[in-house]
Amino acid sequence: MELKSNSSAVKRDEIDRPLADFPVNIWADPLTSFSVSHPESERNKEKLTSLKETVKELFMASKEKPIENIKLMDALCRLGVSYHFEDEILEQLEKMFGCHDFMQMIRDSESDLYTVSLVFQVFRQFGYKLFVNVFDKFKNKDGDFKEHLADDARGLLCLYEAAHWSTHGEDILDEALTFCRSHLERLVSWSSPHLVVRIKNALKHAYPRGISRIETRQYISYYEKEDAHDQILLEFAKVDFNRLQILYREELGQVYRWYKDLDLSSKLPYARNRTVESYLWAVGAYFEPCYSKERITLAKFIIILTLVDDTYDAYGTIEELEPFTDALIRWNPSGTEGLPENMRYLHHVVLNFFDKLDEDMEKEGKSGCGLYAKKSMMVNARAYLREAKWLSQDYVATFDEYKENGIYSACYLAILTVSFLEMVDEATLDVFKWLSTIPPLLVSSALIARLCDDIATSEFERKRKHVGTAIDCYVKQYGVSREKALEEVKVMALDSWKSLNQELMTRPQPFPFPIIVRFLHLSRVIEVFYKDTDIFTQPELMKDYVVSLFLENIVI
Ligand SMILES: CC(C)=CCC/C(C)=C/CC/C(C)=C/COP(=O)(O)OP(=O)(O)O
Repeated sequence: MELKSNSSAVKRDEIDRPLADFPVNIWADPLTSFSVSHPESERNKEKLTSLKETVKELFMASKEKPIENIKLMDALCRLGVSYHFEDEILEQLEKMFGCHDFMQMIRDSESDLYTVSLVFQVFRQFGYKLFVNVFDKFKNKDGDFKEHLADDARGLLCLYEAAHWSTHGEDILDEALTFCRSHLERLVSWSSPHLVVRIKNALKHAYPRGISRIETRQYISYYEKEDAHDQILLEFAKVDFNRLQILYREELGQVYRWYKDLDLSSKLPYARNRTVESYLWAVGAYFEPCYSKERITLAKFIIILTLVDDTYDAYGTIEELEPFTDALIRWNPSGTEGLPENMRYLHHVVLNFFDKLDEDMEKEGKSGCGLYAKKSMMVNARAYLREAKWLSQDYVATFDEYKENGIYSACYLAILTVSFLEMVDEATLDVFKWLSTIPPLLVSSALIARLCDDIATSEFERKRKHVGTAIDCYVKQYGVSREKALEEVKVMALDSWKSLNQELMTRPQPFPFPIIVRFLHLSRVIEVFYKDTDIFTQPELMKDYVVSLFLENIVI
C-alpha cells in the first residue's frame, strides 16, 4: 500500500531537504492490471494481412485521382495505419509536390477550404513545405477571411489544424488560428454531438500537436460515426489498434518487471513513481510495432531521468549533489562514498543502464554510439547541478542564463540520443555526432520542453524550495509582472514550435525521416503532458489516456 504523498514516505533525517508533495502512483500493480490474457491469435494475424492487402489496393486505385489519394492518406494517418504504407505515401507525395498541374489544382477556385487545408496538412506533416498562398483565395479584399467560412465547421476544423504547421513569418496562419478558434468555440454550442466531440478534442490538442496513439483512438470513434466511412478501412484500423495494444501491454510488463527488480520505489521513496506514465511517453515517441525494443529502453530511461530529476530537485543538498554530479561526469563507479544510500544506489543504476546499452551497441557493431549516450547524461547532470547551485545561493538567474542552461536541463539531448540508440538501421554514428553539436532541431524541441514545463509547473514549484523557473527569470531580467512574463514565455514556446516546423520541412534533410520525425513526436508528448497543467506528475489526470490506450480494446 503506497502512502498518500511521497514526502511522507521518506525517513526523516537531520537534513533540511527540499522534499516535494508529489501525488502517489495510482497503478499499484501493473503486472496484474495490464497483463495479457491471450496472445494474438493466428486468425487475427491472417485477418490483418488480408485487410492490409485490400487497403493497399484501395490506395493504388486512388492514385488516378490525386485529391482522393491525399484524402485517403489523411484517413490512413488519422486511423493510425499509415505506417504500413509509408514508402508508397512518400513516393506519391514526392511526385505530386513536383507537379505543376497538381499545385494549380489546389489553388484552383473549385477546391474548398476543407480540401485545401487537408492537402496542406498532409504535405507539411511529411516534411513538404506547401506554400501558404494556397489560402489566399479564402480572404476578401480587406484581407480578412471570407465571412461565409465561419459556418463551415469541417473546413474551419481542418484549417485550424493546418495552421499548427506554421513557420516564422506566415502571418496568414496566425490569423487563421484566431479566426478558426473563435468560430469553433461558437460552433460547439450548436453542432451535432458527433462533431462537437471532435471540435473539443481539437481545441484541447490540435491533431498536429497530439500524441499519435491518442489521436488515433479518438479518430477511430469519430470515423465510425461518419456516414461516409469505409468499412474495410475502419476494420483494419480497429484490428491494428487492438493488436498494438497487446504488444504495449507486454512491453509495459517488461518495463515494470525491471523497475520492480531494481526495487526503485522503495529505494528512492522521495521520487515520483511513474512507470506507466513513462511508458506512455515512450509510446508517444514511437508507436509502431517495429520500435518495440526502442520503446522499452526509452521508457526505462524516462523512469531513470525522473528519479535523477527528483534527486536534484526534491532530495539532495548542494553538498551531496556536487560529489554526485562529479561521480556521474567522471563515470566513476566508486565516487559516491559518503553520500546517502539512495543516491549511491541511483548512481549505480544510471551507470549500469548506460554501460549495458554501450555493450549492446558494441555487439551490434555500432561502436562509439553508446559513448555519445553517456556524454548526453553527463550534460544533463551538469545542467541540473547549475540549477541546484542557483537555488542554494538563492540566486535567480537572468532569463538569458536560464534559457541557455534550460536547453540542457530539459534533457532532450539525452532523450533523443537514447531514443536513437537502438534504431540500428537509421541511426549511424553520424547521427549521434550531429546531435551532439546541438542542431536547431534539438534546440527547438528542448525549448518547447523547458518552456512548456515551466509554464505548467511554475505555480506548484513556487510552493516549495525550487530553482526559479523561466517565468521568475523573465520577471527578473525584464522587470515585468508575472502575468506579463507568463504571456511572453508562452509566445516563446509557440515560436519554438514554428522553428521546429521550419526545421522539419527543410530539404534535403541530413538524415532519414524516422530520425527527423522523432523530434516532432517527442515535442508532441510535451504538448500533451504539459499543456495546461503537468499531467505527468498528476497521474489521475493522465488516467483516461492510459485506460483508452492500454486497458480498453476497441469493440469490432
Ligand atoms: C523539462 C521537461 C519536461 C523535460 C522532460 C524530460 C524529462 C527529464 C523527463 C523525465 C523526468 C521529468 C518528467 C522531468 C520533469 O520534471 P519537472 O517538471 O520537475 O522538471 P524540472 O525539474 O526540470 O522543472
